[in-house]
Amino acid sequence: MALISLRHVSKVYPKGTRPALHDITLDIDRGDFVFLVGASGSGKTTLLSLLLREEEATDGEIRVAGNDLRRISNRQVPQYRRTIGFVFQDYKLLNNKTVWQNVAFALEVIGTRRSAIKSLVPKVLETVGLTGKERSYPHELSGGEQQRVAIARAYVNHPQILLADEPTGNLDPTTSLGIMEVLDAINRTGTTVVMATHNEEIVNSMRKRVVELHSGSIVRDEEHGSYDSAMYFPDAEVTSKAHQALGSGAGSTVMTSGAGDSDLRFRPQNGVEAEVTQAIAIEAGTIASGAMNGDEGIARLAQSVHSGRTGRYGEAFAPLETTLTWGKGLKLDEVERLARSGESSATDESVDESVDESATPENGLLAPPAPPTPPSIASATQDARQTDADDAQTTVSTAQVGETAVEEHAETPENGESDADSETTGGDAASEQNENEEEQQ
Ligand SMILES: Nc1ncnc2c1ncn2[C@@H]1O[C@H](COP(=O)(O)OP(=O)(O)OP(=O)(O)O)[C@@H](O)[C@H]1O
Repeated sequence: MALISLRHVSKVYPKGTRPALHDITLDIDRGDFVFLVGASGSGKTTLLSLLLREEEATDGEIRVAGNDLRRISNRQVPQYRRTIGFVFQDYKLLNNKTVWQNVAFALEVIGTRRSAIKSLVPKVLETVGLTGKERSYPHELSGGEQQRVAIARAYVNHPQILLADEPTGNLDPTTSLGIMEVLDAINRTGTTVVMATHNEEIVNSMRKRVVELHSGSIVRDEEHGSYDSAMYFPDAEVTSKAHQALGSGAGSTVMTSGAGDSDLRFRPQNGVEAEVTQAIAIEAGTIASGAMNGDEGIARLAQSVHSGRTGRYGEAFAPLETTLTWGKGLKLDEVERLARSGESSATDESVDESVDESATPENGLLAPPAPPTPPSIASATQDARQTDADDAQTTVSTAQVGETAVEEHAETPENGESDADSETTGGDAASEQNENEEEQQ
């Protein structure tokens, strides 16, 4: 049985004039990575809210990890949500807590022992590349760093499902790449990831399963799908013309070729530590054994970002020399070296060597897998460079880079702590907050 299963699910909001979701039937298996795409208002967030049991379906059946969401009482909801990590576009960190405290809090509210918290938090911070930032407050972090804290918090109890609603929506392409690297790594540990996004570059590079919504209905479900957001934006015509002017054709990207392919119960609380430790051990083992080369999506995305083809408008965010990611990904010069290798021979052994070298984890992060060496790498890079200048003229940048303000949530100034938003930790945090003193390593 699928880990997530929806059968003829509809959702009509009380004041809604039309169904936000209509007759959705969808199965998502354990370990899947699914992109939910579709225009604004197509129902992506609503679908995620139903899975998180923030909203209830008007009709139909939803089962998540064997739980029939219709039968979960309000009292059980917090416990249910603990099996799910959730990442938002705007991070939703607790502003008066440090990085360490934000992540630790997710464990405190589910009653994790302090010794376990002390052991787990550094590990998960290492996994998302935030070692050294433990004492920083959200306002002292970049947008990408804040989102990594949010991911660390969502992942620290190793949920079997991670839901992400536009997690790269406020981030520039290079930073988004890092976020995708982390999400991909988490998915490799067996966590099912469902991510709503408008970002076609990410979808097209990753070539994961794509479920497309249109006016509340699923109009496409592809195993290795792509996404052409230009189809849905009001300025699609402008974009299309820009693409034509660049000689690439609307919606085609350097790396796009994937189109057309065409009863567990609630997790026991005391299992958290063991499960996370196991997950991290698996991760570490995978890195050590050099087995992280099965998925080429991150490498494609890296290549695409570095070549300047970073979205439907082709925004290039300089400087790229600070790249690539906290995940010890490909460096710019390595990408260029790859491109040169690609020029001389698409099957040149040196390509693989250079990638392997770059993929060596230095800080416990998962390195991106070896990139493909299609003949198009060199020409693609060249094309992209050629078009940068043109892009600069045709660019209509809507991206908000970095330092997006985070929301305050239910703070309780009297004790200096803040209640976790129930959404942020996947649980009714406020009601269960321990009196643990705040700890720093
Ligand atoms: N609380 C609500 N009350 C009434 N209508 C709502 C509510 N939330 C969403 N809707 C409506 O439901 C539809 C789907 O919205 P939803 O937020 O799920 O879309 P989305 O695909 O996530 O959009 P976006 O990409 O802009 O976030 C829209 O028509 C929206 O106006």
